[in-house]
Amino acid sequence: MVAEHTIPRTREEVELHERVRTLLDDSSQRDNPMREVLAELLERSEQQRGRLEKLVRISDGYHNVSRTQNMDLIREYDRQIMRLEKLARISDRYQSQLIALNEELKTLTLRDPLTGVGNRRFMTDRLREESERASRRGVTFSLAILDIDHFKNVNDHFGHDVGDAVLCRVVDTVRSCLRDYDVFARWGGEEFIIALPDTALDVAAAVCERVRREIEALNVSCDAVTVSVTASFGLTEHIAAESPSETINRADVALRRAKDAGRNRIFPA
Ligand SMILES: Nc1nc2c(ncn2[C@@H]2O[C@H](COP(=O)(O)OP(=O)(O)OP(=O)(O)O)[C@@H](O)[C@H]2O)c(=O)[nH]1
Repeated sequence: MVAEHTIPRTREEVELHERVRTLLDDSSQRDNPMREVLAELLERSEQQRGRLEKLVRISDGYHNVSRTQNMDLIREYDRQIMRLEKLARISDRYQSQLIALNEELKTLTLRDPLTGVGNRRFMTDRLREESERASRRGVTFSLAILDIDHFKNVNDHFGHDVGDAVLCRVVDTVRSCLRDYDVFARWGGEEFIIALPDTALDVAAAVCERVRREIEALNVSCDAVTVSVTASFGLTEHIAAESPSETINRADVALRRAKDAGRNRIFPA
C-alpha cells in the first residue's frame, strides 16, 4: 500500500525536491564534495517529514475515534430521552387511570348497587356535613325515614326480582319529587332517608306527602305481574346542636308510630 501523504508539499517544496534529486542523479556531479552532504540532508528531511506524517495520522485517527464515540453518545442520549418521554407519557396515562379508578371506587363505596342512589355511608357523611352546616350558619334541615309497607309480602308473593323492581321504581319516584340539592339514600333493605336542607318541618311534610302519593299511585310491572305498594314516613326537623344519629332516632320513632297507626302515612316526631 502506498502511504498517503497527509502533509501536502507546496509547489516550491516540490520544485526544490526535484532540483536536489536531479543534482544528486547527475553523474557529472558524482565527485562534488557537497553531494554526500546534500544527499544526507535530503534523507534527513524525508525522515523528518515521515515522522510528522505519522504524528498527523495518529492524531487524525484519535480525532476520528473520539468523534465516533461522541456521535454514539449523542445517539444513545437521544434514545434515552425518547425512552424517558415514552415512560413519562405512560406514567401520565397510568396516573390519570389511577385517579379515575380511585374516583370510581369511591363512587362505588358510596352507592347502592341495586338502585344507584347513595348508600348508608353516603348518607352518614352527608348528614354530618349538613348538621355542621346547620350549626355554623344557624339554618335548619328536615329528615324523613321512608319505609315501604309490607315489603316482605311483595318478595314472598312475587319473588325477589319483583321486589327489586319495586325498590328501583320507588327510588326513581322519590328522586323525581326532590330538588337537586336534597339528599336521598338507601338506608338499608326497604328503608330510605330523605334529607331536605334549609327546609322546615311543614314544608318537608308537604314534600313527603307528594312522595307518599306518587308511591301509592305506582304500578310496577315485572315478570308478568303488576304490583302496587305504599310507604310510611317518620319525619323530623333537626334540632340545633343535635347529632345526626339523634335526629335519625327521632325520625325512626315517628316511623314506628306511622306503621303502628296503619301505615301509608307520615308521622312527625
Ligand atoms: N327484593 C329485595 N328485598 C329486600 C331487599 N332488601 C331487603 N329486602 C326485603 O325487605 C323485607 C323487609 O321486611 P320487613 O322488615 O318484615 O318489613 P315489611 O314487610 O316491609 O313490613 P313493615 O315494614 O312492617 O311494613 C324483607 O323480606 C327483606 O328480605 C332487596 O334488596 N331486594
